[in-house]
Amino acid sequence: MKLKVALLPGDGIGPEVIDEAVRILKTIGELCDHDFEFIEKLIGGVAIRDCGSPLPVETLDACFASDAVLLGAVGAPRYDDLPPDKRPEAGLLTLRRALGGYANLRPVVFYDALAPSSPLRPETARGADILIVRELLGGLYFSEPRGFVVEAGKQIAAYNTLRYETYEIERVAHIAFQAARQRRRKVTSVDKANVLETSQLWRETVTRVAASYPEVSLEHLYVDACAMRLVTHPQRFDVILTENLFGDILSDEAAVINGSLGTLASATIGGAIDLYEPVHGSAPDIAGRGIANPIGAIASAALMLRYTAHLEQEASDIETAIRQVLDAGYATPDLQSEATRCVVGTAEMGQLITEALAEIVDRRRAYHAV
Ligand SMILES: NC(=O)c1ccc[n+]([C@@H]2O[C@H](COP(=O)([O-])OP(=O)(O)OC[C@H]3O[C@@H](n4cnc5c(N)ncnc54)[C@H](O)[C@@H]3O)[C@@H](O)[C@H]2O)c1
Ligand SMILES: CC(C)[C@H](C(=O)O)[C@@H](O)C(=O)O
Ligand SMILES: [Mg+2]
Repeated sequence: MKLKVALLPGDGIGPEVIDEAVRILKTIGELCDHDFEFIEKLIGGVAIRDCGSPLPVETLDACFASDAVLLGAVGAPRYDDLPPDKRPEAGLLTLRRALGGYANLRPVVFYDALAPSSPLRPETARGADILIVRELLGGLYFSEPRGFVVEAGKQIAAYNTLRYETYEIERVAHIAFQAARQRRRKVTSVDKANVLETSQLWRETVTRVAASYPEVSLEHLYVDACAMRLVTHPQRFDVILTENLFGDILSDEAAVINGSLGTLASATIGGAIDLYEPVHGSAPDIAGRGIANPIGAIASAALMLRYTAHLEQEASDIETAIRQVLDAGYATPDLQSEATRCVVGTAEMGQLITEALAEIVDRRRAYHAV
């Protein structure tokens, strides 16, 4: 299998965690005889610094010349006072829109070994297995008009628009129902239909799409109630389907199930080129110290093998390797608890997962050789 991957490490801990994802991909490539080719480009604050733009043309060209994009994170405190369209984050949003992926899949899987790191009681968190399907190209993030109102040189107001076209809701809803068909066959559609017209359209449209999937049950939940139930009853959810901003917020909240945002991965599909990125940001508070958790980035690489390369065995081997290393009691500082036997840094965690992966692949080879 040949796969060309554009690497965009970005800012803060982005390069640290992407290094480990690449280490895993190279290892699985060698072990299973796949030809993975990498091309690295700038995005975010480092791209503003070196090229004057958060998404240089050269970066976008490299993405379009690749089969998939693997991104670390963007954002740095020194750019925080810039207007939205000049910030590092604008590079990521422009990239998402250009690549065209509208369905952002964010799996949240509870790891038994992490029960002590979760602020939730073990009996509440255990067994939680949720797929958040976040609409990624519409809503408040992209709708026009938007801007500041300036009078006499002073900003007196600001506004954004929340707009959804029916087709935008339909296409992401299909992805959610198709995913639910392969899982526990339940979709929870999350909106604010008691207040917002866009949510009323969302609810009507999702209900209509559901008719094509009679084997999948559909429930509607208001976003405020969903936020509460995510932490009181996470096991009740299978697929959560929601709009852009609600999905952004709910996915960070869902990270508490495992105890760290550093574990969550994402895949963005439906466009010209698929985009993979951990859910977390550039974490300026820990950047440069070699302690960031690389699991979200490594698990994003696994999703890339599953969705873009259709290498299901390799993807699930990486996921098994992550689980085994956690079960053995290793943890990065964000996951540290009384159950941790050994606290490790980013590179050590990546190395341990790589070693576990090599053993898993060898064991299966030996088994099939008998
Ligand atoms: N996809 C992205 O590129 C992305 C996502 C979210 C935030 N951001 C940007 O990142 C910057 C920082 O934002 P923030 O602090 O609100 O969110 P963040 O996700 O960077 O960090 C939130 C908290 O989680 C911790 N954390 C995050 N990832 C971790 C990891 N892998 N290992 C260990 N701990 C981890 C951080 O140390 C911090 O305490 C901002 O500029 C923001 O816009 C980018
Ligand atoms: C950095 C930011 C633009 C981004 C988003 O809001 O989509 C991030 O928070 C995420 O969750 O991927
Ligand atoms: Mg976010």
